[in-house]
Amino acid sequence: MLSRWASKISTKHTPKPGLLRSSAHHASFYAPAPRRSPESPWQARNNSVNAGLSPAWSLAHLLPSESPSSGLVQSDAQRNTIYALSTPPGKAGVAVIRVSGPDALNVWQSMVSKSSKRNTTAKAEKKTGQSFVPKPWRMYRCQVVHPQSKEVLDSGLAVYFRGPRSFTGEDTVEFHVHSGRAILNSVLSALSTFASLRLAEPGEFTRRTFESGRLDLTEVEGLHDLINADTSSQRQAALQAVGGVLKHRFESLRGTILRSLSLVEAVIDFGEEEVEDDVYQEAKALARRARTDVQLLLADYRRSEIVRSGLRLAIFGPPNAGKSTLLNFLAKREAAIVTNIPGTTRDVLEVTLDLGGLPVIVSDTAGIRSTDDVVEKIGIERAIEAVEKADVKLCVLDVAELDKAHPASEELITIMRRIKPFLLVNKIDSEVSSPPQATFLADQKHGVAGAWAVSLRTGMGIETFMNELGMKLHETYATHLELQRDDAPLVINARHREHLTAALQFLDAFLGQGAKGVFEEESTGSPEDIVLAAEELRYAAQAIGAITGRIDVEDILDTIFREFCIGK
Ligand SMILES: Nc1nc2c(ncn2[C@@H]2O[C@H](COP(=O)(O)OP(=O)(O)OP(=O)(O)O)[C@@H](O)[C@H]2O)c(=O)[nH]1
Ligand SMILES: [Mg+2]
Repeated sequence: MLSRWASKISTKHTPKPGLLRSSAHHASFYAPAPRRSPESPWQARNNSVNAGLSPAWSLAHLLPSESPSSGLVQSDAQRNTIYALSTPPGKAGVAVIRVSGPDALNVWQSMVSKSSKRNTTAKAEKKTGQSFVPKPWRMYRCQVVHPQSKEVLDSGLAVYFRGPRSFTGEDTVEFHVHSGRAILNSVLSALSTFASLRLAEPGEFTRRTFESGRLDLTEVEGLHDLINADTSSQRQAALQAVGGVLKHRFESLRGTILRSLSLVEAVIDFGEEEVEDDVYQEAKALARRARTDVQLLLADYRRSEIVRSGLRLAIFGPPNAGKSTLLNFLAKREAAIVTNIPGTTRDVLEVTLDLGGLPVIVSDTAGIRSTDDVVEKIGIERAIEAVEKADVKLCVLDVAELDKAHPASEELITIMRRIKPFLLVNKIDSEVSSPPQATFLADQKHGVAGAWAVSLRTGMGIETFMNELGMKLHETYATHLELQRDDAPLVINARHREHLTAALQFLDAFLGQGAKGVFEEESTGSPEDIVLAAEELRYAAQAIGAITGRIDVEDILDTIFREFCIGK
């Protein structure tokens, strides 16, 4: 049944020997068509549509067919040359389509032809439309043509990367064509006609890079983070990972554990009498060093989280001080309602912003004051809650409040004394007897962490406030990464933390009960104790190895690569 059906289609559009129209899901990036039964009415409609279309637009390749030569359709595993659109679909100047695998050069020879020259001399015309063997790593101005009909699909650029010097480590061809729906569809459809090609799975290009050993897992994750970075600190952290800083730190950590393990194994192999006494001490010292390193990395996790997911900044203060005006200024839009009626904001309003390159989740809160209004009371409770859980607390005060004997409610003063927030004195444009010295006020009044005087209305003092606040945040959370330094603070993720925690437990077990007595002068450790201790070290090394992918980590690979988009 299938072969009869396939031969029917091939009368509409005969493929060249060796070329095969691919099955449905490889054919169209935009609208993968489901496999249909040969009897379906869809088939008849499709055939009649095909009759009037040029091969490039033909839908025939969406139907399952058979290889004219072998009579067999290749499985996905056999079609190990992959292709995909690597740029977002849509109208744009340029789109990049990647082909990676053993058949990449064959694709080039079937689909890249010399671009027509402006001059129309007979010689130039003769050259036009010819296929040619490219020099690797060189960009060619060319025409991208359909492999069978030779119809020109677009004119653009193409480059051939000869493996292993390519991203994936395999032969790779990139087509840089104009980004338009019809162009992309036609090029992707043309690629689907190759028997050995299939559409890449999400992240498959990067997976091949990992499998070829060109990137370790921390670098792969860095690449993913780099693509998804929203702020400069995230970009820096991702570059740090892509540049191998994480890899080197984890590899050196694993090296320390393995050195310790090798010393313990020497004791196991040669017996305690045969090895020097200080071998025990050295093994122990190395394990301790590794343990300290792991602890440092784990202690730094909050900073990593801040770089990755953002810092919480809560704006609080008495009513009418300009808190919502500040939020709107930071968000560069009217996110919060602003009126001159005290008590305008009732609930907590959150906006995520990029402040000085850091992702910051800013909350505007209800003004804190004594009130009998039930709704306002709830709002104030929520405000206090938001301030308590924020990393950065910023109190906004109206400058006029500072002249009063009791500038704000008792409750507010108590909070300020306890949490020592940053202080922003607002409305310095309004008429007050003498402009306040913000730092003086800060020190004298509530012992705040830093203070500025601004007018959110006129913009006075705001630049200084923004710059200094940004710097203070970076200092406090050490989020300025020095990418070049080997001992630069690392930005780790939850997966790294999980393995580090496991490693810490194994190291603790090694240094604790398992090896108890073994490394003491008056050693009472039995040979069994030493063997068990060695096991703990081996597990610790494995846990660190899992971070970089140095051990068998098949189960975690899928999770990581699934996060990527198709074409990466
Ligand atoms: N003169 C002057 N007025 C300002 C300044 N900043 C804000 N205002 C005004 O102060 C009033 C209160 O501003 P909001 O931003 O709503 O104050 P808030 O702290 O959010 O007040 P609640 O939501 O009631 O707690 C509005 O009329 C603002 O236009 C400033 O720098 N100078
Ligand atoms: Mg408000």
